[in-house]
Amino acid sequence: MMSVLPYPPLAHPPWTGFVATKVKKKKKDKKEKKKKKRRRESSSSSESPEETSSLKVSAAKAKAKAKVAPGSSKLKVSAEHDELSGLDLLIAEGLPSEVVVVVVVVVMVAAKRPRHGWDEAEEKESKPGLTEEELDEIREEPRSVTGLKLIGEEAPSNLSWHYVLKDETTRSFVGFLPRTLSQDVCSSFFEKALEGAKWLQPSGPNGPIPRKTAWMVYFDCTCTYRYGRIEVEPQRYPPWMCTLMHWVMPCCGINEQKDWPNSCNLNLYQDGSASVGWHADDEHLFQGKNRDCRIISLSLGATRSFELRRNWSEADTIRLPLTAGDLCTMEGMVQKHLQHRVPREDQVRAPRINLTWRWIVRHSPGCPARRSV
Ligand SMILES: O=C(O)CCC(=O)C(=O)O
Ligand SMILES: [Fe+2]
Repeated sequence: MMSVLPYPPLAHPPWTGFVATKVKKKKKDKKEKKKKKRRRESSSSSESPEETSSLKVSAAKAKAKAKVAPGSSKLKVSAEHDELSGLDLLIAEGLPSEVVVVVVVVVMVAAKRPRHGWDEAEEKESKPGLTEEELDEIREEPRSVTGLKLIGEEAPSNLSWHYVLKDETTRSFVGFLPRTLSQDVCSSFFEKALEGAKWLQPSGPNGPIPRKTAWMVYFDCTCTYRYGRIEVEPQRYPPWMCTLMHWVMPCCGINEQKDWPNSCNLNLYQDGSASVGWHADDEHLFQGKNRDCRIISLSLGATRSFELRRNWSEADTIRLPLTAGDLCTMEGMVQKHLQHRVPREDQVRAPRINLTWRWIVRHSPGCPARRSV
């Protein structure tokens, strides 16, 4: 039985022991950067029909040569990029790779106003190493034009949302609210999700994906979730999902049920050997490459690292340890300009469940919910 706690779930606790790490890779020369940018464009998880052909062209150019031996801990990809698509490629790319040099470790201990260091750094030199011309290529319209309001701005003011990425130039924002739910509530919902979702482990060309997954949708939506060569059938939001959203959505300033996200992707990472490779949630359904898009993620169970990198540089990779009860958002044009992943962490023995809520804005042809959008 779920324990009943007073609402709101938990007055936002002081920041205790949150560790944020900024990771830096060795600087690559400009040519290499451009090559990588092209490669990432080709490794987007979007597989909408109109994007597929251009992806294939740039993928063919990329000619990745990694080799994959499915099942081994050091998977190697044995196909060229143009033989791989979407998440298959990402899985291959997300494997432990070159040496990573940790440059900055920021430890936050019970501060009145959480200070982080990233957003300040972003403001100083938001696009390190880019020329004015390159900046113009990635520049997005200001928030004042698109009307984008951040979740942290719309949430109740007693909740200290913090933005680990606040990039006005590309209109890309990553928000973080730690320990939103108490441990009791987290455990209860972990069990509900574990038992209440139909977990699948679909296979791509390189074998089963390295985690289990479930795709849930609101009410009469029948959209499948397709990424790479994988397609996941929808399950209707079960009652526990609605209960969970009643707890979580008000923490995001989303108070009316009609405004709730209409879909949720769930991932079950049995232990640290499970992962998701570099990718963007840029599928046609969410239109995240064309317009402002919100994704809200809740972590339950074991702490795992969530990493984000810009499409054109690994210099400012962000690593955020996500603990049970933490909320993390990707807002604005994040799916266009950044990729994210949950890397393997072999020392982790316990399972984690992550829920990422999204808004389907382009329902598939034939989906009854299409009429109501
Ligand atoms: O597990 C996570 O934190 C991220 C999951 C994710 O990226 C996804 O479902 O698309
Ligand atoms: Fe994702």
